[in-house]
Amino acid sequence: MNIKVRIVKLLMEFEEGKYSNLLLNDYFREHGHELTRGEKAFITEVFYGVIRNLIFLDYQIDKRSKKVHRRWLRNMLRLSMYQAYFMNSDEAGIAWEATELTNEKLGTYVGGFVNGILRNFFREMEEEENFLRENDALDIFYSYPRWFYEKVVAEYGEEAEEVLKSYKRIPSMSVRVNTLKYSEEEFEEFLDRKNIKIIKYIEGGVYYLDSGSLIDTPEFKSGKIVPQDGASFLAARTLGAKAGERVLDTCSAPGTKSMVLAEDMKNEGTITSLDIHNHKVRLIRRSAKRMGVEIVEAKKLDAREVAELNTEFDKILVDAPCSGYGVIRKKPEALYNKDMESVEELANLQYEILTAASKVLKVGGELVYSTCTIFKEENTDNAAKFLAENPNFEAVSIELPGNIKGKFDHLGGFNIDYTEEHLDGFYIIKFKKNS
Ligand SMILES: C[S@@+](CC[C@H](N)C(=O)[O-])C[C@H]1O[C@@H](n2cnc3c(N)ncnc32)[C@H](O)[C@@H]1O
Repeated sequence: MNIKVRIVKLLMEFEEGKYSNLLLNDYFREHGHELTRGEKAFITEVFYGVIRNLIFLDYQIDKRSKKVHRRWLRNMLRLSMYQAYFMNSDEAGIAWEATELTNEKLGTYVGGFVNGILRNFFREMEEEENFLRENDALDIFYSYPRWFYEKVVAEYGEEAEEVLKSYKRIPSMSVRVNTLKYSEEEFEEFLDRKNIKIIKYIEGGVYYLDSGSLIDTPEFKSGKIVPQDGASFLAARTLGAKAGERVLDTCSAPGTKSMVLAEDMKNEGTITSLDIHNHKVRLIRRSAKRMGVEIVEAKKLDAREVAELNTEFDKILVDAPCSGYGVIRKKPEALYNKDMESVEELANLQYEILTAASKVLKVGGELVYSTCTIFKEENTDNAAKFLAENPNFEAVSIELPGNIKGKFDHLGGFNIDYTEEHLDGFYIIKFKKNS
């Protein structure tokens, strides 16, 4: 099947509500053997590129015709425009192929229409950036919902455009070495053999690589490595879990951070890993099995009801459900399906989970609160409110490797922010219970 027709089909399935990352993983699992490495990379770039720049591309289509209602047609136009504008591919070739494919699918009349729209866009596209800038439409230029754009401008002022640009970057792939089964030396030898280069290394075993996904490799299948962002790794590592401790991970599916805790604990002690969804609890168990982790007890429970466990914990990780704006490089759809109201609802839920968790922490114990988002409501504001309402807690200083960019807030919480090129946007703060 033609590669662009494959991408159109994927985009249509995405529009039906499937998560972009799951969709692509499933697709490569089923059809990977029909594709070369280069074709997989092309599908990945164009599929994500279109989703990332959806608002800009749809604006360009609608500006030139109000008649594009068929989803196949719209997606063919979106990906053709994406290739020309963002990948600088040969315009004549793009128009020719899109026209031929449309002729075949929808007849020559529609094929001619596609040719006309694309040629019109190619002629005018150099002017688009200036036009949108002059018309106060940077939200369209960078493909952000208007409310989000205005909030970034209000919160970041002069830095706003850098923030908008940063989260539209193509993400780098990262994996963590599971030291329960493998070593960094062995992994680096594996990378050498495969001719894969390291772009960035995070102390503790996270590698950013210049390659596509490694989930097809025996190293992944046998649990020696796991796809994980450095920010997610650092949130778990900051808890400083030790062998023999009793640890709670309140919102843990699919279990990526629980597995880091288990390694820090050398597979000794207990980790109670909760999630509100049954099907997600199964993912935690599956991941623990693959990675040789024996101390995780995965349970379905609403973390706000954690008192039901009748247990006190030495350490607690509250990696709260959040709006996910720090990870939109990898999950670009998170941007389009939420609004300010959802941010406020999530902030309330996070606060309730944090408060419930704090009550089952031992005196002298430590708790890390983290989110993968960038707005203060879910981060500093929640932490400040928690400290104000719980004077028996204090924020304690956290140490992160020197090659991580970001800023501490006035409480001592760390924002891995837009200045960090590779790691996801994250907020991490650590509290200690004094009485
Ligand atoms: C940010 S994700 C957790 C990622 C996980 N810590 C990891 O590293 O793999 C948040 C999780 O919280 C779960 N969740 C949402 N509301 C919850 C609640 N009230 N209690 C427990 N878990 C909840 C979601 O199902 C989701 O899996």
